[in-house]
Amino acid sequence: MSQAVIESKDRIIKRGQFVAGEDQVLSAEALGFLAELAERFAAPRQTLLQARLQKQAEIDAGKLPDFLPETRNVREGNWQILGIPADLQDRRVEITGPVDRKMVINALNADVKVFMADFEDSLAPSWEKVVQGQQNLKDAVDGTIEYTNPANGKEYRLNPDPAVLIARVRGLHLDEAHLTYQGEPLPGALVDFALYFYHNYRALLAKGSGPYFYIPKLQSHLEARWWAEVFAYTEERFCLTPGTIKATCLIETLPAVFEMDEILYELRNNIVGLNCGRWDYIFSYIKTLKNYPDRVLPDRQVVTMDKPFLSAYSRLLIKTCHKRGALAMGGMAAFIPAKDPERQAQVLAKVQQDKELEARNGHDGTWIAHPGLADTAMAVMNEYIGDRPNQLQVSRDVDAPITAEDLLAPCEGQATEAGMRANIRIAVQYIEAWISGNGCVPIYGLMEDAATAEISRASIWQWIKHGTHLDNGQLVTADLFRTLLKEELSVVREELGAERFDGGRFDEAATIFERLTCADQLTDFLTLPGYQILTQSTLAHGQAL
Ligand SMILES: CC(=O)SCCNC(=O)CCNC(=O)[C@H](O)C(C)(C)COP(=O)(O)OP(=O)(O)OC[C@H]1O[C@@H](n2cnc3c(N)ncnc32)[C@H](O)[C@@H]1OP(=O)(O)O
Ligand SMILES: O=CC(=O)O
Ligand SMILES: [Mg+2]
Repeated sequence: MSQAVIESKDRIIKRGQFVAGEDQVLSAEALGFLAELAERFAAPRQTLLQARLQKQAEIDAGKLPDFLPETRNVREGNWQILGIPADLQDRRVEITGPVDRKMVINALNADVKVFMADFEDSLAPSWEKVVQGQQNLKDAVDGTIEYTNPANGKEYRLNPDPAVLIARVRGLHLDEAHLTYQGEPLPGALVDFALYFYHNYRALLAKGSGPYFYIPKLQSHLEARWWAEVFAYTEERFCLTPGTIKATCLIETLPAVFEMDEILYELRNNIVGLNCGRWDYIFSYIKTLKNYPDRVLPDRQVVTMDKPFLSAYSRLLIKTCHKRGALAMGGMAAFIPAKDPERQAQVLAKVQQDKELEARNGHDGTWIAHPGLADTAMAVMNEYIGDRPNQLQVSRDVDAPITAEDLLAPCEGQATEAGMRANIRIAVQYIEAWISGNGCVPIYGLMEDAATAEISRASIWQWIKHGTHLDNGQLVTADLFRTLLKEELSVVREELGAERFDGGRFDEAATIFERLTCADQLTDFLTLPGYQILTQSTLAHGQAL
């Protein structure tokens, strides 16, 4: 079959399979705008990715992350962000979810303030999902989105007062292989941003909302500056008042926690808040400090938000945001509703406890992964926020200063055999789901996405590297991992049933997992090798248009 190639006048090349909806989503005008962005911002993005490697090399060589001396004046200066639009003032509960059509409708109808529509941690970005996701969000913004479940005939449409929509774009590290500019794949982040902005900004502004974005996995204020330039260019290009585009940045990497003031400052016209993306943050703690034997994390299950290094992160984020007039969003408790009433009571108690800690700290809002948790989260946030829209008044000025030592503090706890086996079962099932096109799955009563699964696989890599001993005295080695992987694959087969297991891609997932875990170097993101596999067939099987 011949490769499908659409060439815009501005040299964006579409590669690979044609998927339904593509002709609308990739309109000539949208591609033209994307080409303008690529021309200006694709090369600087590569420079930023190189800077990440440079910084990591310094940390690997013994220089622990710290606040930057060269930006002390920004941290100590007296300035505020430009402002927060009316419909983003109250974000006490936000639901998140991938951009599947049914999920989009359910999320917008949930009893929450905001829906974060996710092209990132919870989406395996196959070309089909990326295109359909854009189409789904456009239909949602237009108010025309509908869906009938072919399995049971259930019909879905929007309620009269849906949640406010924020789109989370892909991280800077991810390419979109189906679109190239001057021979290079486009940054996935620019594709998601440009298409969502282009197709929706008019309708969003017309209804009193706006083009709102979540920006994930930033690692430095220079990356925030890059986004500020993307936004400024876009606003000028479409004759919009500066500051029309609004962003919330996830602070979910260890390097970024040392640059929160600077990130707010760079984006001050466009930013409305920061968010504690705790799962990627834990993963980043492992990854960034991978050469430090005294910072090895214990079982994932015990790395909770009350641990000193995570508490410091949450409190510093709140203090920094509120000083600048920005919202300090909390994160995700990974528990999801259970059918068994006893287990369900435990889930709700865990979620309530987690949200209470966030609300008490002063967070202005929190995340839920499932509509069934909305009432619990809302009740907690209502208790603390009350009739105000948020907790911007909480300054945390009485806290002792939070230091680099606090943020980097080692985490107490044991690495256990049960924890290692659970990590193996979770990681292999998640990788299997991801390469099959599903970026978010329920596993053992928890929501698992790219951030949570990264912790599972990176922990084992770290335990092997540093010769961790498990609670049973066993030394973690590559051989032990291989033995347990084999055993746990049998357990998963037993749990899922032979039909599902044998019809799935578990052998392939196990091979990838083994390669990642036994490699000398820690692979930056599992989604990078995953993406090669995810896109193999769509890139190879094009059809002429
Ligand atoms: C670390 C981070 O980045 S967190 C942010 C990224 N992660 C996420 O966004 C996770 C989002 N959550 C999910 O994807 C899902 O909740 C899952 C995959 C974990 C579980 O989904 P399911 O197995 O479908 O759950 P379940 O069967 O209980 O769903 C019941 C109903 O709730 C809906 N639902 C569940 N979660 C969501 C959600 N997040 N948004 C909208 N609807 C949802 C389902 O679509 C289903 O609808 P239906 O009854 O009309 O068919
Ligand atoms: O994106 C959120 C996270 O916890 O990671
Ligand atoms: Mg994340």
